[in-house]
Amino acid sequence: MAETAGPAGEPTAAPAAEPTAEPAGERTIAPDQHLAWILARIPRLAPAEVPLRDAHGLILAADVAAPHALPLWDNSAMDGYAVRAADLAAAAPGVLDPPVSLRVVGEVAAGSPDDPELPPGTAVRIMTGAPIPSAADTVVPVEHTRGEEPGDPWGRDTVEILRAPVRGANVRVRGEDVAANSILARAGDPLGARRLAALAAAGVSSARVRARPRVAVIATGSELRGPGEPLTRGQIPESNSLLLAALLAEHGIVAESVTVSADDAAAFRARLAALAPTVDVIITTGGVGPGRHDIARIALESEPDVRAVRVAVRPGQPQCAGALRGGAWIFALPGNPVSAAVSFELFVVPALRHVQGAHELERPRLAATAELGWRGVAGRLQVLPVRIATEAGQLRCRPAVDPRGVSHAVGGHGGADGYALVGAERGDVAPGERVDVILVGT
Ligand SMILES: Nc1nc2c(c(=O)[nH]1)N[C@H]1C(S)=C(S)[C@@H](COP(=O)(O)OP(=O)(O)OC[C@H]3O[C@@H](n4cnc5c(N)ncnc54)[C@H](O)[C@@H]3O)O[C@H]1N2
Ligand code: MOO
Repeated sequence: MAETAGPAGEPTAAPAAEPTAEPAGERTIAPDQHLAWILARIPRLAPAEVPLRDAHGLILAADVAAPHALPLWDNSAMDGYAVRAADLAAAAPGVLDPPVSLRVVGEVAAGSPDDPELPPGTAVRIMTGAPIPSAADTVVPVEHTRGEEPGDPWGRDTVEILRAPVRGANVRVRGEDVAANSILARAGDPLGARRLAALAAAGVSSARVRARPRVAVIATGSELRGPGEPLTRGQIPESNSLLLAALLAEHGIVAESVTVSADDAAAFRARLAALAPTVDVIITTGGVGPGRHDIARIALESEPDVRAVRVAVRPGQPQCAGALRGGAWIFALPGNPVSAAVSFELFVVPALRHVQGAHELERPRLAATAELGWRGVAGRLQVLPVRIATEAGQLRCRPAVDPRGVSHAVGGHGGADGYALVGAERGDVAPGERVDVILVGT
């Protein structure tokens, strides 16, 4: 039998068991089915043309062709001398003994439009990034030359070439990186720093992108108190609103509003009605269980296009999702903090990417070796917060929380930098086995 582990990998006393009751009449659906249901319904946001400087983190809504080649023209990769290789052809590439003396007939710096003549037996001083004179084909770095004056590496009227480069050396050829009019990025690609720079370098100044979703967060629960507020029996510090606002920020979204409300179904309904026309997505936590005060589920019962489900995932089983009549899409996530975080990762992240038109909806799954074994969850996808380490370039993981009591373990979850995904059919994980992980700690 697999060794089971607590947060630090030590066996622990059993925590309060995870609830397993199935409320009568509610269907349990696979996580993939729940996500597919959402993705089939949640609308994509409208595209708009945006200057590149405002486009970081947005998703392209159309392919982008390079207006011009990269490099834009043949240019020098080194500070040195533009030469004709034929002038140095007496010797094979390598040390020139004796050195070849060339007359210096000009200089081009980066940004210079000059195209100096280069008669046979001459050289032009050239700086990195400057266009290669039309008559030259090779650049000799200044380190491989000698000027007239000791102490000055640069020749004034003549230069001695000490080493012969191969023809074409140190020339960055027009179009060798990107051909003019070729597709540089595709609809659905995210505009990260590298892609933005590529577009800018190729002469693109604006891009057609999908808008960032406007998102509101509501944490519900009469037991919740704000930061620093005194706590009486039964009350706890509220943490889900900070969690969700920060998770959104990790995905480039600044929440439009973040509020905490008591368990009051009428007030919750009124808050949704006020928000729905002003935002694209509302994320709530708490009140989705079968409890008498589970006001999110109760308030959403009157919404025809919102459905309450139990997802075959642990943690994160009870959820509501759908389109509100007032306009916005709602994700009503469970109140347990780890359940909320896992639900955000499994369902909200792909949905937020989808509405922005991304083609990659989920984070990549990487294989890691389980340092310790742990119990699986029969018939459900187990999403276990783990600590990730690398050893000899290989990923290793160990539980960050006690696998027997994950959904409320907000403390151990704080030290997790990944989620291990153990399929519903797999069962227990033995020490040394490979499991899929997604990296979430940024
Ligand atoms: N009889 C049953 N009880 C429960 C079931 C069930 O199937 N039958 N399911 C359990 C599971 S699984 C989950 S998950 C939770 C879902 O609960 P709710 O969404 O109704 O969440 P709450 O009851 O409001 O809160 C649960 C837990 O989390 C704490 N919490 C809530 N919000 C916050 C917040 N913003 N910051 C910090 N902590 C928060 C809250 O105090 C509770 O301890 O239901 C189980 N019960
Ligand atoms: O398992 Mo709940 O579904 O504790 O999050």
